[in-house]
Amino acid sequence: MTAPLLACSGLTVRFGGLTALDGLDIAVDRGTTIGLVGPNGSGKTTFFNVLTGLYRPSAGKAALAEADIFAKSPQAIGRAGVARTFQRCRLMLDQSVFDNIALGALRHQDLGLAAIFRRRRLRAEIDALVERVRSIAARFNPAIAAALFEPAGRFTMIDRRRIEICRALIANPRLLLLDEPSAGMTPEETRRLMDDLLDFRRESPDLALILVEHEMDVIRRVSDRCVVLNFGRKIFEGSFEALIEDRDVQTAYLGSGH
Ligand SMILES: Nc1ncnc2c1ncn2[C@@H]1O[C@H](COP(=O)(O)OP(=O)(O)OP(=O)(O)O)[C@@H](O)[C@H]1O
Repeated sequence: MTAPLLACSGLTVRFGGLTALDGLDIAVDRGTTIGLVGPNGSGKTTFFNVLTGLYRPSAGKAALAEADIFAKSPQAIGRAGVARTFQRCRLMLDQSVFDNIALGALRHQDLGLAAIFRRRRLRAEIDALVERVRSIAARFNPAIAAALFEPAGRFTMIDRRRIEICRALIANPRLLLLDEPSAGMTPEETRRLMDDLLDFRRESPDLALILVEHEMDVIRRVSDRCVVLNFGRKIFEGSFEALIEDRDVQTAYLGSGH
């Protein structure tokens, strides 16, 4: 049996007296999508922050392809294949689409000082990067690919989300963490973005995805398996159909009086 791509055990993050993540065990196989849900403040973003090296764990382990994640810097975790998007738009709106997306590739690019002495090679590397950015943007929306050097702020909310996802994907991650991609979008925009994501998944069958989302329709459409957190603890893991029937999940969302 092959090891899961991501294996976390006993993952705990404390902020002073608050335990934001409490002994989380989770395994994610290549090519699967986990829908991660839970009430506000249940630890979902903290999980992403610890996996990407922004927070240090108080206890527990996490391995990506059997290599200890917490031995690495955030940059090295990125190079090892973990990429993410953020709940709030993190684009530089006055910078071009290209600049925004290319940022995601820079840690893989050798553009140090020595590179200026190899100008032909540098030119070729930049041309190749422009082509990669163009081709990934075209997979989400040809209109973005056609306007690579326009400021990102000129685009609608859905296209800004697409640009953010392209920035995460340009580094060819093995594990993509999406933090509430539907935030700030209409239901129709959300549906179209999920169509794009599902198309992308079909063409990249090995990519694993963890999607944090409050929209249950989105979770139902894209998840192979669902995990529910409450007060930092995993209270459910299973199919979407089982999730909506689960009493503990209903109590967590609606309170014990229901
Ligand atoms: N840097 C921090 N310092 C102190 N407390 C924090 C920090 N980050 C998160 N927390 C706390 O940890 C708990 C979990 O927060 P987290 O943002 O992970 O929840 P969440 O499930 O992502 O919530 P939401 O759905 O509202 O985004 C919350 O009580 C939050 O206030």
